[in-house]
Amino acid sequence: MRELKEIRNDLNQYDLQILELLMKRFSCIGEIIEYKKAFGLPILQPEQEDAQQETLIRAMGKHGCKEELLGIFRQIMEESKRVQSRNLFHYNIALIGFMGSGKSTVSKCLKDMLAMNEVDVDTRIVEDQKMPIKDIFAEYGEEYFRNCESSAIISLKDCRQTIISCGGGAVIREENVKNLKKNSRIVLLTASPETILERVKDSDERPILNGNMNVEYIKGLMERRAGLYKSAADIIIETDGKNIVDICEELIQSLMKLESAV
Ligand SMILES: Nc1ncnc2c1ncn2[C@@H]1O[C@H](COP(=O)(O)OP(=O)(O)OP(=O)(O)O)[C@@H](O)[C@H]1O
Ligand SMILES: O=C(O)C1=C[C@@H](O)[C@@H](O)[C@H](O)C1
Ligand SMILES: [Mg+2]
Repeated sequence: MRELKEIRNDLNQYDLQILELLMKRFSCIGEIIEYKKAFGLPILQPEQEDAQQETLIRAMGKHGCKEELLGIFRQIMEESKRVQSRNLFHYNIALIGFMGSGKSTVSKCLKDMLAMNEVDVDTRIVEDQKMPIKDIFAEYGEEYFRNCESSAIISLKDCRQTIISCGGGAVIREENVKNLKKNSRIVLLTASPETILERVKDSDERPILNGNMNVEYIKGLMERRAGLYKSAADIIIETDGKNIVDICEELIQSLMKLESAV
């Protein structure tokens, strides 16, 4: 039997080799981003991830620690995505837009695709106040809710690498937009009043729409807010008839174009 010291020495050597390879792997990520940018290829290629995983599973054969090894590689992929996102975006991505434009849904998808952090401002308010938004409106009124919203946005000032999903009315107060702009690019999601109605009609969680669940009201409020949304936005993504993954990819491409134009 080998001496413990000798075996531990081997382990240390293997760790150093793994570290060296991981550092090489991370530097490939930078090269891949440059290549994708140069040839206008999509940044997110889930099919590529699946193919990589298949190759690894085949190479593992019948190894006794297959699950654990796969877990390590999943983590490597996740961290690689984080490196890629840091490379691409040195700011937060704040999503604004009318109720039902898809901010919360797109934000969660972006978080997974880019391995970034995520904060949903409405959810943060609900957690802080320990009651649903419609109860906050009913008990304390809209002004109180807007104060909670402004405080929640201020509390994000030290967030980095974060997708921020705002409430639909965040742009009403100029100070909110100013605070978001300090460390975020602002992305406006849009959809037609008909699409919005279709998406939100079965929910009673949006007090502004309760009792006003019709195209005319949505269209009117959308028009009254349109100037605020547009003037706050760095980029605009139309979402009608598009699926969430396509919206996320379009959003990433538009942000990259914006960066290369600055
Ligand atoms: N592109 C889309 N295609 C189909 N359904 C969508 C799309 N985007 C969002 N939805 C659906 O619309 C509903 C509202 O979406 P979501 O909650 O993300 O909107 P929101 O912009 O966050 O609204 P709010 O301002 O009220 O927070 C959800 O049921 C969601 O699944
Ligand atoms: O557009 C709005 O005014 C609102 C949108 C939701 O996200 C919530 O923030 C709340 O229901 C108010
Ligand atoms: Mg939302």
